[in-house]
Amino acid sequence: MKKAVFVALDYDNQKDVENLLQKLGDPQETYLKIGMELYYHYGSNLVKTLVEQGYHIFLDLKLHDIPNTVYQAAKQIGKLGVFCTTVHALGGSAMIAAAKKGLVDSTPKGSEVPKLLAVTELTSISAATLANEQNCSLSMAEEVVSLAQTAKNAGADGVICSPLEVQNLREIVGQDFLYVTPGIRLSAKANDDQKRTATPLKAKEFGSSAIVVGRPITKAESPAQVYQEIKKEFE
Ligand SMILES: O=C(O)c1cc(=O)[nH]c(=O)n1[C@@H]1O[C@H](COP(=O)(O)O)[C@@H](O)[C@H]1O
Repeated sequence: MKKAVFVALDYDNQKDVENLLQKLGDPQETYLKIGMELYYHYGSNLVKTLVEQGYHIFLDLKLHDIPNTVYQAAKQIGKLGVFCTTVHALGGSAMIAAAKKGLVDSTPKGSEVPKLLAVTELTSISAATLANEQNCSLSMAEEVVSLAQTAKNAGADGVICSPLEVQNLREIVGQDFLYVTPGIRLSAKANDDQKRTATPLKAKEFGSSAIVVGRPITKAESPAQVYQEIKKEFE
């Protein structure tokens, strides 16, 4: 997988999406993430439109349900031509395997099966929240490794984690797995709701396979300029 910068299109309307895309350049070279906000409004039509325009689409719906429900949902996603999609690793190995099977079963012959990424611990979760609210006795690093191992054994192609965990994951879970990292911030002053963050350069040094960037680009005064700077720093 190319060391891509996925722009998280966390907008509530298509006009804002179109305005941004006009500034980002060649669709074939552009990686976009569509999450719940846009998907719940525009559904799969917007996904299909952007795929047809040549964009690489990361459809982030974070499936988390019983295996049969996730299998059926993944079968719908497999038809869309997206580049990758997500489930929550906490759903367990049977659910992750069901998602993978759904994607494989529904992807048209000759097309590439979307990569399945399992979300480990959200980058908005701190070590204190992991301990106090999830009552997890493992450290953040150990918990993320454990979820990543489950995901890999169940057939996922990679995980979503914070850049801070990637070095350790590469050593323990392996190099032959994708480590896609949100929680990217250009300065520690603007963390918003993110708790485990790093700059694009640090993410690159830690070994992230790809990064996901939303507000640092979408809320910038010159989104296209910030996007190009992040790309240069990471790729
Ligand atoms: O699955 C994700 O993409 C995701 C997982 C995670 O642990 N943390 C996380 O921030 N994300 C997504 O990555 C994007 C980050 O957005 P910003 O914080 O605005 O850069 C959002 O669309 C989140 O939904």
